Amino acid sequence: MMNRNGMVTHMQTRIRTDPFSSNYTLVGKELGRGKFAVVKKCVDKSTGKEYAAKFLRKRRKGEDCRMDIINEIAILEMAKFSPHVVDLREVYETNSELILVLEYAAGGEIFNQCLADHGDAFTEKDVIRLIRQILNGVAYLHRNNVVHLDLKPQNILLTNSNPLGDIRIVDFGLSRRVDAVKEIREILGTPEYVAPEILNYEPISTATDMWSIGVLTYVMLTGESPFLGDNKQETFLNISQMNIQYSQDVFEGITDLAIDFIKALLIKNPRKRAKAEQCLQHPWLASCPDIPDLLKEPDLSQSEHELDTPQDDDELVLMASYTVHCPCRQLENMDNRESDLKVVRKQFTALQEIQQEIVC
Ligand SMILES: Nc1ncnc2c1ncn2[C@@H]1O[C@H](COP(=O)(O)OP(=O)(O)OP(=O)(O)O)[C@@H](O)[C@H]1O
Repeated sequence: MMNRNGMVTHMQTRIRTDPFSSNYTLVGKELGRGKFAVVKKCVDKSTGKEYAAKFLRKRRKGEDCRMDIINEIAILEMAKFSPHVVDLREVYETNSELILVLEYAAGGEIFNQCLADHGDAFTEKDVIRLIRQILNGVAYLHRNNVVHLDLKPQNILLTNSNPLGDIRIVDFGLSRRVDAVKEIREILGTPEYVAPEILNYEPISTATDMWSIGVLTYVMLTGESPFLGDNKQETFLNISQMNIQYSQDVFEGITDLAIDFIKALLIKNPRKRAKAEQCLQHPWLASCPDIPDLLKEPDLSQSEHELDTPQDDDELVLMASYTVHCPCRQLENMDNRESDLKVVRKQFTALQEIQQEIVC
């Protein structure tokens, strides 16, 4: 079941109302935190196994946002056959919160490695392996008519950091089903990773995620954020004007094939952008054949689990009208979006300073 703006309103997981603390002990410090959620490490009292518990507030700015969380749970359920999407174990509910018990990704965010010094940064070979996994996970979502809409290094986790583990995609809070043409009345994404169509009030489709993968690849290879400006407006201007550098300086020691891969994604027209399945065939990803790719998505083409197939991919659009009606995801002031600002690109390390989202 789906509502008008592509949110899934039906889930299968049984919601437990017995106390979370009867079955789990919280351990260590927080793993992460967003505007309305905090993620903590916990241990199953009966097995000793570690998990990540995501505590999500149901009331946000005075509004009941339980359905937003049900959408997140339902999408995690749909994606449960993808080894690259974090596994949802169970769900608890209290008066004020829903608690998602998730597989624990011990390697943390790939964001940390993107910021790492030279020796600890990803090698191109690492990036090829990780991008293949991200693409496999995203291709799985797209085959099942789901768009993530918030792909960024903070939402791509690793099962292990040293040795480098495998990818787990997290945070489906903005994700939507795109089986039918629906209107989406909210703005989605994080400034640096947001696709031009979002800024232009144009339809959102699976191509919107592919743009973010282009930005992600750029960041993982260079440690620099391609569109990042001094402030949100500059960042948006850089995106809408396609102010991006592929200079020798930035891409020192990185192959031309990698640049070619990014260029196939950072294309303003979403219809011309490479799709996930096409990216998986790109010669750059085939250029390291010795990399094991054991975690392949199961082929669900004959499976009862596969969701409805789109009739025409181009028809799978959500209208980004940005008429904000839900305080759970409110649009911040986007005036001056097109103002004539000086284009400034900053080192990726400055990213931490502007961690604000477009939506809250
Ligand atoms: N399964 C997990 N294992 C380990 N760490 C996790 C896990 N899930 C989330 N985290 C950590 O918690 C952070 C916040 O999680 P998540 O993005 O799901 O929350 P959020 O409130 O929806 O965030 P945002 O407001 O940025 O959208 C992640 O960036 C990550 O660092």
